[in-house]
Amino acid sequence: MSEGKLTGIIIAAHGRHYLADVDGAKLQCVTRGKKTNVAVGDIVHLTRTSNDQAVIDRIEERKTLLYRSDQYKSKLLAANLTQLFIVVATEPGFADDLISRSLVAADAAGIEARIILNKTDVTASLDRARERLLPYSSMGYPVDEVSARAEPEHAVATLAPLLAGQSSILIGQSGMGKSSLINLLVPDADIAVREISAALDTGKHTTTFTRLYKLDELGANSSIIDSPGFQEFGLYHLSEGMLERAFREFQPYLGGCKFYNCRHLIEPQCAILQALSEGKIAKMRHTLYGQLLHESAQTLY
Ligand SMILES: Nc1nc2c(ncn2[C@@H]2O[C@H](COP(=O)(O)OP(=O)(O)OP(=O)(O)O)[C@@H](O)[C@H]2O)c(=O)[nH]1
Ligand SMILES: [Zn+2]
Repeated sequence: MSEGKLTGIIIAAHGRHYLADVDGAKLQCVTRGKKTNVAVGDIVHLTRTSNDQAVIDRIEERKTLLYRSDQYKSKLLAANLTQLFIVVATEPGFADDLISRSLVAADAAGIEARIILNKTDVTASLDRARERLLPYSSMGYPVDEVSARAEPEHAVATLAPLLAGQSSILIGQSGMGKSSLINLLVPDADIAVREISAALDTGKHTTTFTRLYKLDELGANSSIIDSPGFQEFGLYHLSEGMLERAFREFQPYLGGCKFYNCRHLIEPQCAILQALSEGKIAKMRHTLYGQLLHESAQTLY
């Protein structure tokens, strides 16, 4: 390898500014030209331009790529993930829409997904939350219960083995306890965020950027990505074919429709609609599928 050529992993992104970890050293990076196609989790080949700066020459081929998108553009969330955790809580109430969209995004990207139910100490709403998660566990998404506040050691003992050797992302609505969990799993997270924020020059109070923490104590290649809480998880970029496959409970019925190009909305002799009427597919999931098909047709890019 020639002088000044390095390989690192992108640990934070803010606008067109990136931070790469190269063997523990943090380098500010920019892309060549106007490219903004770099994601947190990308393995990058760099040329060092000063003590703490570098230019990204090349992005290594990604194993997976998680996106979200609206009508106008798609936004890279993270690269090379192996799994996605959706954090929900007994309270405040969580949105099925966001859970399902995250699960669909994970399935479409080839990433394992699981749900963490936090705040089990709030016993008054525990049964209701468990009940609301049943449709997901019956689809095969594992649900793990923790209480970051009341049983932090149990939370770490539950999550650490799941994170070992994996590249994970935590996502969730605001208030579910995602930051509390990150702080348990990454004791120096606050310090790291301040360092990253300073290095990226994001402004004093900005912590709303996606960042990656290495979890070296859990073994090689263990890392966790914290993404800012968001309410919207647009999936305009998923094509019709990708959508029907990303609803994993549709799979046993695909191919059983009368029309090979069935969209499973109003068509006669549709195997999906049949399963829906028999209660084998949840109504809210089919409704979301219809909504996502509609979004997919609105894409302007
Ligand atoms: N009762 C209870 N409260 C918790 C638990 N975990 C977190 N909380 C509280 O829930 C609130 C939200 O927690 P955060 O960790 O800030 O949640 P977040 O999901 O990161 O939310 P944002 O920072 O808004 O994105 C805080 O007041 C926490 O103290 C828990 O296990 N039980
Ligand atoms: Zn059909």
